[in-house]
Amino acid sequence: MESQKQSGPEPPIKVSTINCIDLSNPDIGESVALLKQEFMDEVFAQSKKFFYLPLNEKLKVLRNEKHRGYTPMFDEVLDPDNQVHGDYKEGYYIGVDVPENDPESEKPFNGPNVWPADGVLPGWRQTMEKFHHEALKMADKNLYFFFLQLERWERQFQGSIALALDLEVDFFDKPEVLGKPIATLRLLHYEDQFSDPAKGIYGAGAHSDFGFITLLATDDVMGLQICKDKDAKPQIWEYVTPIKGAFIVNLGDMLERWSNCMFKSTLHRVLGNGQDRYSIAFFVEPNHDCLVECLPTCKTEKSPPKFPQIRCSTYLSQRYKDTHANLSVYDKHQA
Ligand SMILES: O=C(O)CCC(=O)C(=O)O
Ligand SMILES: [Fe+2]
Repeated sequence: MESQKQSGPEPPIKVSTINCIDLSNPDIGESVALLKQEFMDEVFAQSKKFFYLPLNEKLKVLRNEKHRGYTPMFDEVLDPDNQVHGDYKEGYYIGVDVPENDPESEKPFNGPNVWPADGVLPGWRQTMEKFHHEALKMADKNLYFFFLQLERWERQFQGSIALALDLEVDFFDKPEVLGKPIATLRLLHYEDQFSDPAKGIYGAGAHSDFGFITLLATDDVMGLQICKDKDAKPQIWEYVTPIKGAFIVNLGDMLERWSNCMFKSTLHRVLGNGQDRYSIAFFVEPNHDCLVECLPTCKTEKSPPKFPQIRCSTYLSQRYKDTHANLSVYDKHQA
């Protein structure tokens, strides 16, 4: 154990609080009232109960092809070039619940959720369903607020902030854009390991999230780092101060593509510091069929579109495939 400590990460040099939505801020409005600290405490407590279950119980609800259920340690490898095993984290995916007999369930990210068997974790499903519901409402009603709140966006936009607001009001609210979003809740547990970047060991490898925005709640264990300038060499990583009851907002790659890099996606990673750590990510992505391409107001003759048009669900499916283990790896558990 002692030798592990010596190979642990350097102490944090710089600490950042950017991109935080503090739920105690009254300006946020009523729509987040249900995501109060007490409720978040309950979600974290229920999440812990799941991860405390014996592995064989968790494997009964193993992730399926619709991205629902349990993801064991190393199931995800977010930065394959720099990681030896994969992310030292386990997780649980919960999405928009669409019954199998609904034609909408044919879409790749729609389907029924999977739940631990009745009696295993009383109240668990209800808590998670409520969280998914409220987080989606919060994302929806507060998107405008997020746009205003993000200090670093303002800096990136400088003189063209009015342009950004016009885009938000007119564009992202459309039913064909975020009318039926792919909204995925992911519970995460990092084991009490020390990360060691020099050896390719990370809680979560460096990445930016795939979609539009992510709302991220964490416990009070330090671990999340962001890199404010992902093009800088060498990259400089800052710890994000964990604030209980606040949501960190990460900008995703689809937003970067839409805005032709005016909004850069947030590069981030997690380093283990020897303590168990729990976090909850809520990924908000546009509708399955939404076409993500450079917004008319984000291109000029001098700055033409940097990315080709993509379909949201096709792009997301590919990103999941690139970062998650092939499900056949787990066949023996399900036999
Ligand atoms: O656990 C965290 O704080 C970050 C999780 C994360 O980046 C992700 O799941 O995409
Ligand atoms: Fe992430």
